[in-house]
Amino acid sequence: MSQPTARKHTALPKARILIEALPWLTRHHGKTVVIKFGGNAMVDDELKAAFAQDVVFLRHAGLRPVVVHGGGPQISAQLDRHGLVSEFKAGLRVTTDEAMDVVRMVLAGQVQRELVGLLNRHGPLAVGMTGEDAHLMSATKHFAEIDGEQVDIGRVGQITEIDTGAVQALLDDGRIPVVSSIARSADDGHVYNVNADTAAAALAAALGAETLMVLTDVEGLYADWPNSDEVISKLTASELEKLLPELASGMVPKMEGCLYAVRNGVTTARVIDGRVQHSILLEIFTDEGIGTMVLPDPDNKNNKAEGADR
Ligand SMILES: Nc1ncnc2c1ncn2[C@@H]1O[C@H](COP(=O)(O)OP(=O)(O)O)[C@@H](O)[C@H]1O
Ligand SMILES: CC(=O)N[C@@H](CCC(=O)OP(=O)(O)O)C(=O)O
Repeated sequence: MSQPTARKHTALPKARILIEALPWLTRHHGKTVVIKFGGNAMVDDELKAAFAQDVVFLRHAGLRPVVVHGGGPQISAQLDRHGLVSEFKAGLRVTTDEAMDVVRMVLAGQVQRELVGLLNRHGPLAVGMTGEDAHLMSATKHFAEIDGEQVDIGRVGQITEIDTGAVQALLDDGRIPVVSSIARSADDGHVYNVNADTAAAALAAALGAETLMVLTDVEGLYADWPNSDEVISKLTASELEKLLPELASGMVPKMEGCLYAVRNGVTTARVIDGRVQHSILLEIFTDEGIGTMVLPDPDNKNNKAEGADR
């Protein structure tokens, strides 16, 4: 006779989790979420499979997820196999013509294929593309600014234009676009290596996404890195702008991207720990949230577009 009561008690926490998700499910329904999956967050097969489950969950919960992936460590490993060195200037890979072939091969032929495969274990959902496809991303050659000087870092591109047509059509068709951060220049016809954080932020803004979510290998933005591991849980665009000059390495394009996104119509940009299994679901569907959240300025004074309540 005690069986039904015991079952009731064990089922309750599960029901609570689902109920906690209800307002978030309502709020995010139909909204576009751009998720940047960093190469450093692709730690092991289990985590990658959990990432795919989360993205498919979002899609079945009525959101419109778009994945932009990185692959920095994977590119460095492949360059190494080819006897080519990896050098970074101002956080960006110095990309020779020879290295560009490797970058394209690793991002579009290896990392993107793996993610598409993992997502499609759950159904015919994911479609891979690079910025070259359907003119998704056009770029021009980018020069790094170091100590006030413009430095040539090879085939590194900055995005000049985004044509969201193909991505919107895929989303309307219920698919999950998986985008590699490579773009072609209409001027010189070359393909360029674009930092994946920058590409994700630009795409989120162009799509009018509600959320940009950046998965990386730290808990969020640390206030005083590397001296302390205190995570800044929330900050406005203006607060972030003041912090930018103090940031180092990989965090620079990430936080610049978050700033760009919230200043260009994205409601929130979040940096979360991709090493935590199901971090996407925890961030989107629970009350606590994890990581760092960047919000537009309350009065929208520096924002190009209204960011709130979209
Ligand atoms: N203030 C900061 N807070 C957190 N991480 C920081 C900070 N400044 C620099 N970093 C570094 O940035 C790294 C994340 O960037 P990156 O290595 O490019 O990751 P990803 O491959 O996910 O894009 C962290 O592992 C950390 O070493
Ligand atoms: C220009 C530039 O630096 N491009 C990056 C593109 C991949 C990337 O951004 O990957 P993560 O997000 O894993 O760092 C690179 O070549 O490493």
